[in-house]
Amino acid sequence: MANVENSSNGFSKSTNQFTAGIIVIGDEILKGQTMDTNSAFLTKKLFHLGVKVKKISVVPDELNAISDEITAFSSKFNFVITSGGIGPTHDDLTFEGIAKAFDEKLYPHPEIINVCKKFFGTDDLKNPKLKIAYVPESAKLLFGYDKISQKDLQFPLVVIKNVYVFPGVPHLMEKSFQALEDHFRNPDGKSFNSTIYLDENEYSITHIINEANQKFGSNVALGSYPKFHNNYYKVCLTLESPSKDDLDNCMTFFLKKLQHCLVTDYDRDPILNASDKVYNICQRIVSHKFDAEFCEKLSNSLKILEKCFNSYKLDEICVGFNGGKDCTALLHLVYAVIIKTRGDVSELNCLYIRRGQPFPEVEHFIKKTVKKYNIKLHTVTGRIKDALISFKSVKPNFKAVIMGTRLTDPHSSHLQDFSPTDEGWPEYMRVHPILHWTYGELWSFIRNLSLPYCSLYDVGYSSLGSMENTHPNPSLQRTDSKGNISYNKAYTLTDFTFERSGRN
Ligand SMILES: Cc1cc2nc3c(=O)[nH]c(=O)nc-3n(C[C@H](O)[C@H](O)[C@H](O)COP(=O)(O)OP(=O)(O)OC[C@H]3O[C@@H](n4cnc5c(N)ncnc54)[C@H](O)[C@@H]3O)c2cc1C
Ligand SMILES: NC(=O)C1=CN([C@@H]2O[C@H](COP(=O)(O)OP(=O)(O)OC[C@H]3O[C@@H](n4cnc5c(N)ncnc54)[C@H](O)[C@@H]3O)[C@@H](O)[C@H]2O)C=CC1
Ligand SMILES: [Co+2]
Ligand SMILES: [K+]
Ligand SMILES: [Mg+2]
Repeated sequence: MANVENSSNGFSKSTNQFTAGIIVIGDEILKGQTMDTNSAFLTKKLFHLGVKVKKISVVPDELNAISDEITAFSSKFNFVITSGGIGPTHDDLTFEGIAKAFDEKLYPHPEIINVCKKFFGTDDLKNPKLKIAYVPESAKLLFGYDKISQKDLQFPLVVIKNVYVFPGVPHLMEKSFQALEDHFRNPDGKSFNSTIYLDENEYSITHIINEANQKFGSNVALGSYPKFHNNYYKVCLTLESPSKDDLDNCMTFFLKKLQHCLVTDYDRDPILNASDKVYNICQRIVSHKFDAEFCEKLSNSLKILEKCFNSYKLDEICVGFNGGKDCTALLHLVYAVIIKTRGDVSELNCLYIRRGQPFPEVEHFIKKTVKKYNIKLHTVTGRIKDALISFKSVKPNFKAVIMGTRLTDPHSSHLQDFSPTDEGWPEYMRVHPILHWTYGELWSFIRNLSLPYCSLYDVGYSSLGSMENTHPNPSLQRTDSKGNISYNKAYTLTDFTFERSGRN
């Protein structure tokens, strides 16, 4: 149970309002040399512990700056959590700052000296390492048990009044916090949360959000977060309340008023548990999204990939990835199969043949995807055949290329699940897991898994080549009453024979 001192000066009275202030200490943060990840970690953890973080501040490694902030925060919040500045070096002034704030002296704490003895093999106070043992007189120590390594933490957490002092090094701070998080848990900090995703811009629904805030705002905290460059939603609404009923009533209000732009079943993180989601997609939503015929095709695609991974070693396989819709779905299938069959994806090799003038949006999407799937991208520039010849000479280990070709692609109607390259082409086994998918099935797969895809498919492009030979698909074009032209999203195309109408 936290030793929350509910003194009269301004603390929140009711215990179920555990509040916290975070003080990040470090010149390196203010100089932009280190990105502050500690406060992001702490706020996430504290939110789930039912603690309301009211303020985060970053202060330099300076005595007065630290002590002023400690004084201000300690009188305002139940918990003050600091990170940084508790090491042995001259710029580690956190304990000095706290001592100054509480008008206390520093002294070498006997238990920390013991820890130093064990850790550094000395308890000689003249040794500069022992600086870390000097803490304010009223300091208490919390010894944590690290559930992950199942060992006691070497270093205790030092607590002075309501100030909890963590090291700056992220993995040390995180380990220490995780071992002691129960001290911060708010027993009645139960809060109920919901998130709504909307495919509408924020301005056109502001009046509805304001109306909800009028009706429910006293007990439901509403957050509205516009999102740009997302394929599925433009606004994310968060609702949070200590009362389930109030939350539900507010949700009902929104579901009614925002029916027209509600995004259902959006998955923020399709990579998480990717293989379960892919292998079970048909059990999960066959009722209204996929027919039995596609489910048959999907299970066949997975079998082709499993056969490919049984026939070749991972470092003999490359995925042809040019940022297009086909290989976006393909890559996710490959990822799901590798996770299922091997447990982890050490490094997925992808080949991108850069030809003509690629769209910047395509290359931006490729870059983003490389990071997300932990891909090793091999980029070769030039016409496809020449690029493959040079790729073969530079990386002779690759034997199979998995491609997102479909039968309706040009010169592809003769292809099989496994088709060696033609005469005169560098020798590869071409693997085509989605050969039989239709344009519509491809998009259903992408959109039902909330897979990110290249933004051009949302502004009228339905098939992507390079800039010189691709433009928006006329069959996706629409003109409004004032004659302004815009385009529907590629997935809305119903007559698939027009898939490549934007290509010349
Ligand atoms: C590895 C490989 C082997 C090939 N072997 C032959 C062959 O033996 N005989 C032949 O006539 N043609 C071959 N081609 C050319 C192929 O038939 C298509 O003309 C070419 O892939 C362009 O496809 P697309 O733009 O029409 O369709 P897309 O749908 O864009 O391509 C289908 C799939 O091919 C892969 N791919 C396409 N272009 C690229 C690229 N620039 N970089 C990386 N991957 C890409 C992707 O996996 C993509 O999903 C090969 C192409 C590749 C990439
Ligand atoms: N493990 C523990 O609980 C304890 C560790 N120590 C000692 O403290 C020393 C390091 O701790 P400090 O001096 O407090 O660290 P620090 O303030 O010197 O910061 C060390 C590094 O951590 C990173 N960092 C700091 N704040 C960050 C933030 N907000 N977000 C992301 N990265 C951040 C920066 O790279 C910074 O250079 C180590 O020598 C350690 O042995 C001392 C007592 C307890
Ligand atoms: Co330090
Ligand atoms: K430092
Ligand atoms: Mg520091």
